[in-house]
Amino acid sequence: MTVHQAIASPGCGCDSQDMLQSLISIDEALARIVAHTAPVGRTEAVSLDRAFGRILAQPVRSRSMAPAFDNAAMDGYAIATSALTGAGPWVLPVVARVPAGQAVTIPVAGAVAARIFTGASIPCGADAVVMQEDVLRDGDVIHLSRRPEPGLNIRRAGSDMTKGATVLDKGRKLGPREIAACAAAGAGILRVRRRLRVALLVTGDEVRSAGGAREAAQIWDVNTPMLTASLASVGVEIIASAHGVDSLAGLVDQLGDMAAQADLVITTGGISVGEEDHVKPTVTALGGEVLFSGVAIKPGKPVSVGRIGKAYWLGLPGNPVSAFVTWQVFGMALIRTLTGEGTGGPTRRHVVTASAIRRKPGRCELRPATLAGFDAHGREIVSFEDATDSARVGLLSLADGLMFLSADAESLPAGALVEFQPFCQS
Ligand SMILES: Nc1nc2c(c(=O)[nH]1)N[C@H]1C(S)=C(S)[C@@H](COP(=O)(O)OP(=O)(O)OC[C@H]3O[C@@H](n4cnc5c(N)ncnc54)[C@H](O)[C@@H]3O)O[C@H]1N2
Ligand code: MOO
Repeated sequence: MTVHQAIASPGCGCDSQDMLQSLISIDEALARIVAHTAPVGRTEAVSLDRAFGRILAQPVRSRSMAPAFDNAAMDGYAIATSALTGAGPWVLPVVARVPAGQAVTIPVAGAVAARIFTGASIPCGADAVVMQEDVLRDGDVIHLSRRPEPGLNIRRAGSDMTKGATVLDKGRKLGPREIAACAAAGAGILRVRRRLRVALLVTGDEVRSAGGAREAAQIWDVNTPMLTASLASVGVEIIASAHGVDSLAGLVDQLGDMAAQADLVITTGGISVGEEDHVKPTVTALGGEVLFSGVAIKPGKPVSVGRIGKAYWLGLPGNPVSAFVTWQVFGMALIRTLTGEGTGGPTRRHVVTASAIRRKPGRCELRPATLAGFDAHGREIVSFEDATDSARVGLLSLADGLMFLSADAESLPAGALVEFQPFCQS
């Protein structure tokens, strides 16, 4: 019989029933983001070579068929199969030479062949291309011993895209594959959403630039570099980045200025309940609206979302792991909605746990986890630390994503099915 020991409470009180009752669930928080945010309306035209990472504001339609003309899929000989009478072998004079990019004028009429190269336009009259490896070339003739099927090695006009067909829907993010589709469709100029303008305010009097001079009780700033990289990877424009002071008056000025210019202001730190935590009072002082503040998760419980004037506000906790985790779940949901890329957070999938888990129930845990191969049923396995520590940044770089452990899960066996959200790096 397995005997489970009681899980000791850390005794900080932040998981008390009273505290938990004032928190909302992840699903409720994501639903509020979806219900209260809309894509930033402005759009602009960009050339295809500058479109990487942008979000389409209009569908892309093919300007012509792709391929635009029937063409050869192999280097070989274009022939007319109907001209191959009898049982063969056949001897066909080579009457033309058709490289790619050259318009063909000489038809393949009757029992003749045209030398042809991959991508070249199929001459009139030809209905198959025989690979050069399958014929014997002898001076100006070829010897063909097997009858090819009509259509062999011919890429038909329009077989990839028909003229006017929707190649990409609006809202698609343009990565290399989408850009390839645009190029094939002849879309040289694209209408995309204006880049989201984001301002970053990292608070904390103890925080100093990473690697720079610091005194006792001061720490290096992890959140600015971490979030700058995160924002760069989602293709937004960082219009301002500053170190916030730990005072209400100072923050009112800083946050007010940022909110006047940005679509989204992200703060870190100063969001908890201590009297040094001035961010929420600042939002209130600026006449802002709080959509939610406090989610029943670990780490990242104090995460908050609201509005200050026209700008959205994402308040991330100061602890770097909490900030990263809540950025991945709620920040990405905001970015997706504001850019029009989608609604709600990034997709999750199911994976199985590499080892058993014992934990304190109460808050849904978002534990960094590492993909560690597949089990006998082909399911992905994740490995993880024994607990989530919101200050242990060193472990983050080893993880591939977040494992979602439900609020009431106290013990899970090895091989338990859990939700997993891969980290968004791009
Ligand atoms: N009495 C309570 N105290 C705390 C509670 C609570 O419910 N009751 N919640 C805890 C939880 S959970 C979290 S998370 C933190 C969040 O606090 P804040 O968002 O106000 O963050 P700070 O207090 O400003 O900082 C927390 C921690 O992170 C360090 N930090 C801050 N900024 C940076 C940075 N840019 N780079 C690296 N490290 C940073 C900071 O020094 C603190 O150690 O509140 C708990 N407290
Ligand atoms: O929610 Mo806090 O992020 O537990 O440290």
